[in-house]
Amino acid sequence: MESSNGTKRKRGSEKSQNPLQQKRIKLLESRKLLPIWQKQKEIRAALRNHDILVLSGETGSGKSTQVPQFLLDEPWCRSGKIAITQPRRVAAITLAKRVAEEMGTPLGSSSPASKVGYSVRFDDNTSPSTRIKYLTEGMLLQEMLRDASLTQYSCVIIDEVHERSVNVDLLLGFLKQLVGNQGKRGTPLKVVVMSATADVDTLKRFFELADQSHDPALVPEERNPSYTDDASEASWGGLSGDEQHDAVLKPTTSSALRVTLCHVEGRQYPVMTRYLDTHSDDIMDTTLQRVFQIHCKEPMPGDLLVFMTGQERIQELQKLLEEYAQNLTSEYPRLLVLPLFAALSQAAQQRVFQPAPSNTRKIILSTNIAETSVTVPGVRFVVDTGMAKVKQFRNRLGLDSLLVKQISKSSADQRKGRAGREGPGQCYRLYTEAAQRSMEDHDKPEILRCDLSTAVLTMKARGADDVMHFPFLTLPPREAMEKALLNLLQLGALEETGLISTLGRKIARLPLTPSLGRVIIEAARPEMDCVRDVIDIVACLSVETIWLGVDTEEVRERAQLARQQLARRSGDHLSLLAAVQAYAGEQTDRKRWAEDHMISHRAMQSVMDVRKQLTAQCKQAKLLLPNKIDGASVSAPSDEETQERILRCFLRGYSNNVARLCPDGSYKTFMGNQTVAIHPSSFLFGRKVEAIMYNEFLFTNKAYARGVSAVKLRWLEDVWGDKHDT
Ligand SMILES: Nc1ncnc2c1ncn2[C@@H]1O[C@H](COP(=O)(O)OP(=O)(O)OP(=O)(O)O)[C@@H](O)[C@H]1O
Repeated sequence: MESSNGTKRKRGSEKSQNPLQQKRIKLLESRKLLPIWQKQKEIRAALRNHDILVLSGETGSGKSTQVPQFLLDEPWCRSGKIAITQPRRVAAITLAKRVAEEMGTPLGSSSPASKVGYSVRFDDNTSPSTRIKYLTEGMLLQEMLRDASLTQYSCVIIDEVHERSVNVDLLLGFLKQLVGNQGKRGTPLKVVVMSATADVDTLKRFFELADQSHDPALVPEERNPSYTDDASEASWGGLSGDEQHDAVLKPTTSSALRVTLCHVEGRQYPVMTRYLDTHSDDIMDTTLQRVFQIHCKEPMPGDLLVFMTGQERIQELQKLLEEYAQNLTSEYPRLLVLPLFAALSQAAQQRVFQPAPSNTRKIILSTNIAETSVTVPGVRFVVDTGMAKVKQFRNRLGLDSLLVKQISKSSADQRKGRAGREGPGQCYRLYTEAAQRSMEDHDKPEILRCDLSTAVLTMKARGADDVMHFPFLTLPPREAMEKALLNLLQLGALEETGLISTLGRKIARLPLTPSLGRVIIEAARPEMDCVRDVIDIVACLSVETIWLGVDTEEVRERAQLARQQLARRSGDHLSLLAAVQAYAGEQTDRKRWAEDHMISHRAMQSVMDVRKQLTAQCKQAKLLLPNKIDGASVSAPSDEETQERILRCFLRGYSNNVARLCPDGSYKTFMGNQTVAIHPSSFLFGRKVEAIMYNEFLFTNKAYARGVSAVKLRWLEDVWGDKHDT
């Protein structure tokens, strides 16, 4: 028998009778055909001789599934685990499932003997014997808060590094420091950084440059005395586009030797790319037509993956496709339209990966969550609308907002790479070739365009107090860092000295933004005592929306009637609470209840998942004491005093997101003095109250506040006067 990396393994032949082993042996044949298989020896040798490997290779060449298996039996790896990070949970879960099959081992916690598991927000599926762990970047950062030097791992693999989320940039910085300080770990830590479309040279230079910032979490006694508060501007970390930085940090011989490169040539199957001849003014209509063209023209089997901007557009197209599909004659295969976006429950997301019934073509309508890493079995055709929703920090408001933007060449290549994984594929780009040429090469790193509060809190909680000197791959704007520090100070997560407070540490351990974490901690104060209610609302805020969309006036009226019992005068937060608690209290038919109230059953399932996990985490953090109503549903608080307490808790986390009513009837934000309208989806839409608090700022044709409740200005005085002494 052969081991995970294909070498001979001495085992009894009875094992090959086991269905898991049979599958393993079958999959081994296809693994051997992957382009990366030829590079197995080179990759293993690279890490025997170096600490860091930057690995590039085309989409589908086998990086995410094979590299951890190649390394597992290496002598330096035997006593530790391998962590492999993914930008999104859907990729972490599907890759873990696939690799468990390839290794012939049960998945995660299903068996104590399982070798492969995953860990994503609100779901840890590992066992004590897990050796390969797929996890989201955020989860690895969370683990670092508990174990700064990642002692349980021999190797950390950062996959899809080109996505450059803030979390990846933090991990790269921490890993760079860790590799330089491995003496403290006992055994060395190896790092692999991989992608199909990353800027390999920049990454190599980043790791080669001597790290002058020591890692205070590891070696406090060795802190570099030259780093004082008035350190020169030039020594503030960062790399790309920063010539002055290069002048300060020069590679040393030893650090240059620890990094090596490897490139995997070729992909397993070809993918043909087609463009539009002329620009489309109506992308919805063009997408609809192209999907039907492919469906009617192309033989089966061959599923379709369509990349769109967001949940609303996806649901719109799903409805249209399903309507048109009813008119298809029986000579054509049936259509099964499946949405895929982050706010869907895990179970709904996993449906996409199941094979379609016979004579049925799957049409998957996805946001960019399926853009990297995932293999959707059956997909032969990719339709790319060329657009994505991206988070963008709006300085004036001090808030992140979502904007629809053209994707980069790197994203387009990743999307194309979702075809051609199990056979030759085709990619239909719904834009012209000239438009493709005008795209940016790479997406702008998130660190340059997002609110950095979570990142700064993570750094501080991990011991990197001097955030201005953190080794960033790309230097974030100083202004954004200062804004984040100020926000954390307002939340009470930092002391006046800039050090993390006890409260800040508690917030950092919750898998939430600092604002939401602050809300929960406020709710746990004895005088507030409303953690369960607040968890219910926070769970709702973790999905895009629980309310089904209303596209016409008639449907809007119907929705108002259906949701009448749930609507609360104060606005969205308490209405969400009423919805969750009524749903939880429904004992007979929850699906029916959701339909009756025009609420998404799928979203509610997801909310219930998050609610359960958050409750467990709050108990663990002693923010919630186990009591007798545990697990039972309680009815939404009706007395005004309790409702006020809940809203005050939210205000504690969102005091920057407040707008007051002006004499002309508009709302103006306290921060930035910008006009903002209540979003039509809000229960407060059309109402005039003295002030509003909102969770989200949305910019479409104008500035909207979403997730809105009425608040009193005098409550704000309490928040601002608060001494953060929780
Ligand atoms: N869940 C799955 N089901 C079926 N086949 C799979 C699955 N996951 C991976 N594969 C097969 O393994 C191949 C390699 O996948 P892998 O994710 O390792 O490639 P990759 O180089 O990491 O790609 P990318 O850069 O796109 O993430 C795929 O092309 C596909 O043939």
